[in-house]
Amino acid sequence: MLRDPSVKYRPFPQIDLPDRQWPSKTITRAPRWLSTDMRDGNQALIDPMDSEKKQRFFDMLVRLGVKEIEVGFPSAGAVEFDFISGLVRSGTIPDDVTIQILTQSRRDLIETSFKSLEGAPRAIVHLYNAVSPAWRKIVFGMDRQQIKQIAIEGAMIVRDEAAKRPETDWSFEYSPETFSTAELDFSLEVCESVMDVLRPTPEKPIIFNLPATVECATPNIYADQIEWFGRNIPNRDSVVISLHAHNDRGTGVAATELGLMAGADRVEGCLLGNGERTGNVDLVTVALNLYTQGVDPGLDFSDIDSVVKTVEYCTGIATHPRQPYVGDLVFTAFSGSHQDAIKKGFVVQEQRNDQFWEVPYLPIDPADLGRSYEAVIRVNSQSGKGGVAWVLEQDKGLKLPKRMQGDLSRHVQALADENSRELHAADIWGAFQTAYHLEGPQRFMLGDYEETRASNGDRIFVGRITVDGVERWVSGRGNGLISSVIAALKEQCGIELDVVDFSEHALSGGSDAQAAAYVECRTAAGKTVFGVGIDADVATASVRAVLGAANGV
Ligand SMILES: CC(=O)SCCNC(=O)CCNC(=O)[C@H](O)C(C)(C)COP(=O)(O)OP(=O)(O)OC[C@H]1O[C@@H](n2cnc3c(N)ncnc32)[C@H](O)[C@@H]1OP(=O)(O)O
Ligand SMILES: CC(C)C(=O)C(=O)O
Repeated sequence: MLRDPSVKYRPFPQIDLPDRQWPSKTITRAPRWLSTDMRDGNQALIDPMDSEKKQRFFDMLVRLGVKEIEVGFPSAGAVEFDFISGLVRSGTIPDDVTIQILTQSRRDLIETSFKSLEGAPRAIVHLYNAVSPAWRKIVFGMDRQQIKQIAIEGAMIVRDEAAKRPETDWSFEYSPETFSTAELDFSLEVCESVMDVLRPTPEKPIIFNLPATVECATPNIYADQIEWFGRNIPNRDSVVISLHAHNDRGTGVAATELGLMAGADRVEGCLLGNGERTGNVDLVTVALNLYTQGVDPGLDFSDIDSVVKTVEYCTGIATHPRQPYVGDLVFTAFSGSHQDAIKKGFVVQEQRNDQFWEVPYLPIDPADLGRSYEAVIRVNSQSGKGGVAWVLEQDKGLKLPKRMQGDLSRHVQALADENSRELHAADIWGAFQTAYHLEGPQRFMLGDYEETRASNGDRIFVGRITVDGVERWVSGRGNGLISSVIAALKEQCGIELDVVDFSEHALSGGSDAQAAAYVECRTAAGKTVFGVGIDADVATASVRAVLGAANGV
């Protein structure tokens, strides 16, 4: 008999909100951000951060512009307590930054938490207890009334502990933990009871954090839950609605964005999505998603690589190369058609020179994150001529004509197939030199030459060249330098070439400026050959290019 494990699971029920408004809303401003890296992120690490790492993380968050930072769970142990109280006593918390701590709704833990904050100019005390059916039944063995009582008693202790310390400007946050899997009317009822105790005002609102502690439904359900709560909570102007999505279904970012559309004011999360199980929502992604919609997130990610380095150091977790915005490969195209479009995009972007970013396949300018363009196009066996030409142009300044790009690409493709690996700039330069006879002994090699003019205006080329290892003088006449070299090759070396295309450009500025010349020729037998010449003198570069083509016959 076939066993179907899916029968163990039940679909998440719909939310009764037929007139939901969030689907037609857009996010037009940044939310308040709360980093819980040092709490929710930290509690999920194999090796939680020591105080050196916590301090380093805190300093980075301040530099990034995060204004609310959950610094830990003071009652968890000495490392946590000492770090938090040390931070407070150090007096180094910037005036525009507020620290937050988390505590379970238990007297001893709340009291310890307040002690850790002794002397803080301002702080947010975050209280939580789980409210959903599975937790009520399995973890607490309590009914709704008893669970609500945990929250009420915790709120009373918080209120009284705060009152004992009037020197601190206190704010309060309450999380009906497991909100996303709880009955909405019950979460609301518990929050209302907490409100009755803590009596928020528009000037001193309470933060209701509505966590998707475990993400169990599609993100539209979370948005419905948030909109429903926002519509039903009394004194909405005395309430800050905060989102706290986890990523169990891989939709933490989507849930957060829809939650903002549904009216939330604040987002809690971790940089790069660290956190319990699949992580908390990734604050970098949510913030930079806003950025790409023309909304300033108010966070500074202009040196994203240093953020990644610090997060990796503090968490001991490596970043996936495909992690949105920050992974090593997220701005890199290997495949030919993507490379072609990106290369064209950069050219058009430079020509247009307006403020708007429009480069195919790159939703954000890597430079905005402190990333260089170097890694944007990389070459392997999936690449095309545009990508190869881009790398050569970035690396050596060579701007190959179109048909020559196609020719070089075939050489590079063969090399990539042969090696079964990515080809670096040096590999491509090597393939280029081999394909166009630029290194080592060649059949035709230029020594020096002179160009003179006949009385009828014709050009006369007289050159000392090595042919098959033997030095000799050759000469030819034509209406230009190139045609006179072609004539010399035909009449004195038996090589017949027709020039199909010729181009040249300067390679670099300054006194050591060089020029590159490219020639495409057809032989008497109908074969196409390409030649390249690179020289400090543009005319000499073109002579070298023609001899290069002769070497390809
Ligand atoms: C969703 C979240 O991320 S919530 C944050 C979770 N973070 C952490 O747990 C990290 C820090 N935690 C700790 O250091 C410890 O767990 C402590 C200090 C909080 C508590 O430690 P202990 O007293 O040893 O209890 P333990 O960790 O086993 O927790 C289970 C107890 O807490 C109770 N509990 C759990 N949540 C809550 C709550 N919000 N309010 C009150 N009691 C709670 C449970 O019912 C259970 O009680 P029981 O032993 O009577 O059955
Ligand atoms: C304590 C709460 C906010 C939490 O971390 C969660 O529900 O994930």
